[in-house]
Amino acid sequence: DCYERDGSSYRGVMSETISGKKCQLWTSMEPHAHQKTPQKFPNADLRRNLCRNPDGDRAPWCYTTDPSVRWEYCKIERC
Ligand SMILES: O=S(=O)(Nc1cnn(C2CCNCC2)c1)c1cc(Cl)ccc1F
Repeated sequence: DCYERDGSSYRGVMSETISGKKCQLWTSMEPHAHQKTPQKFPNADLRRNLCRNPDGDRAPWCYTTDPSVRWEYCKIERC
């Protein structure tokens, strides 16, 4: 599927970034410690390791499981 506007309302199940990396769980601090937790952003649907846009960026993104890449946009096209 696709995301509308900035993807802040995207609720699809993509969990892979544009470079093919898997997304880190939003509840995990490994390999990237971070501040975008489900507790702090209860309305952003930060479930499992799904691509989301909790911080008003231009598209859905996620922290990646690659220790050398903190975050990346996801492999979803804009509607
Ligand atoms: O390191 S973080 O926990 N997460 C983080 C870092 N960069 N990003 C980008 C994610 C995509 N949108 C632009 C910021 C998120 C983080 C750092 C700071 Cl200084 C502020 C908020 C925050 F959470």
